[in-house]
Amino acid sequence: MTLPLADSLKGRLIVSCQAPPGDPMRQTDTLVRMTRAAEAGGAAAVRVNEPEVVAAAVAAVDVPVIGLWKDGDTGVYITPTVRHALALVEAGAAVVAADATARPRPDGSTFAELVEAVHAAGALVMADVSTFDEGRAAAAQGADFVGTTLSGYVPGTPRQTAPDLALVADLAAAIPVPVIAEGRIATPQQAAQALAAGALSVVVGTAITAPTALTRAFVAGLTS
Ligand SMILES: CC(=O)N[C@H](C=O)[C@@H](O)[C@H](O)[C@H](O)COP(=O)(O)O
Repeated sequence: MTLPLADSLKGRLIVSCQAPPGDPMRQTDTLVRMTRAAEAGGAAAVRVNEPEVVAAAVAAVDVPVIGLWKDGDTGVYITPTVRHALALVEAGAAVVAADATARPRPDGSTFAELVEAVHAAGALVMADVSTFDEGRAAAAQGADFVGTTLSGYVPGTPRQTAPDLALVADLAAAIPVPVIAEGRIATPQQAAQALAAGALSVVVGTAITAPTALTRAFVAGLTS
């Protein structure tokens, strides 16, 4: 059985509307305007950080809101605990995105417990993984979507500059839940390649919604 939400995302773009701590764009109204711009441009869903922004985005757009809650920047920081996950459901997230890497969670919960709690509260779960084994485990633990979000970002693993399309293809061929390509997708061509590799849907963040990082890249290009 496919979920109605999965049908609405199939072959389409999800825009991640986030800004890092200290960035001038990190303001709820600004982030919500990004979600409205994404919707106006044809995005099938938006992905936003923190309950306050989730609640404001849910009120502002008609497309589904994927919520995450980044807490800290080391270890498990994307929706690290059941408490964070349930706060996102409370704020109206249709899908809760959470770290499903093979690392201990700060509240001692398992990923399966987080999935169970989110499902009981009435929302779906996107598992943010970094490897094939984590993706397979997340699917077995009940995740509704598996995203390649954390590939290249787990300490001790190689940093990458290109999207991990091999991971998208390997997971799409092996697991029974939809795979969402996310991370370093910088061009429409790469987004199309991710779909061709088997992704249900593609998340793009920096290349659309991060003027500070994009400006830095142009500045670096002029001086290198
Ligand atoms: C690793 C991590 O914390 N990723 C975060 C997850 O929500 C965001 O910082 C990324 O911007 C997002 O995944 C989209 O990726 P990109 O910005 O490369 O299109």
